[in-house]
Amino acid sequence: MSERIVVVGAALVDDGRLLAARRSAPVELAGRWELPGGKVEPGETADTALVRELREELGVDAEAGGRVPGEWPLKSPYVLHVWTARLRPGSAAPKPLEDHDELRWLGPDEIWDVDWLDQDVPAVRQTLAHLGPLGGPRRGEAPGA
Ligand SMILES: Nc1nc2c([nH]c(=O)n2[C@H]2C[C@H](O)[C@@H](COP(=O)(O)OP(=O)(O)OP(=O)(O)O)O2)c(=O)[nH]1
Repeated sequence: MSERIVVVGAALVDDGRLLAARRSAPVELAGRWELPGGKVEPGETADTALVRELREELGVDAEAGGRVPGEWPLKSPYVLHVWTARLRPGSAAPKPLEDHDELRWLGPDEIWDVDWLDQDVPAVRQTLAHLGPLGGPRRGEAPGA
């Protein structure tokens, strides 16, 4: 049976907006948008991998929240898992340091304005369903209500 390797993608939410990152490589993925993240290394937990990848790729100090239920197949042997994440207080703003050439914070009405990788579309859809209105309480609804 072939081994599968988990790629963790971050649903990094700040101020009610979701961060999308445009890949600069490899050529077959360049120009398409994804959730920043990367491969979980052997012996590493998914949340540790996520924090490491966000530091390397974006230069931010982030913390993982919880996993979005689901798993999406990528090019074999990779599968995509998504975790919610947020910036820790005092974190730098994200910059496209590695693997990406542009970043966008997408508000609720802008989520589908970018050309997500095909395989990310169901993952982003599920992430939005999981988060509700981008991580915050519904308008007019008390937190925790
Ligand atoms: N990070 C990330 N990778 C994705 C997504 N969707 C998708 O197909 N991929 C693919 C692109 C890559 O083939 C693979 C993850 O590669 P990566 O380049 O982000 O991971 P990495 O930083 O650990 O890679 P490496 O350069 O160290 O080998 O998964 C996504 O939403 N986020």
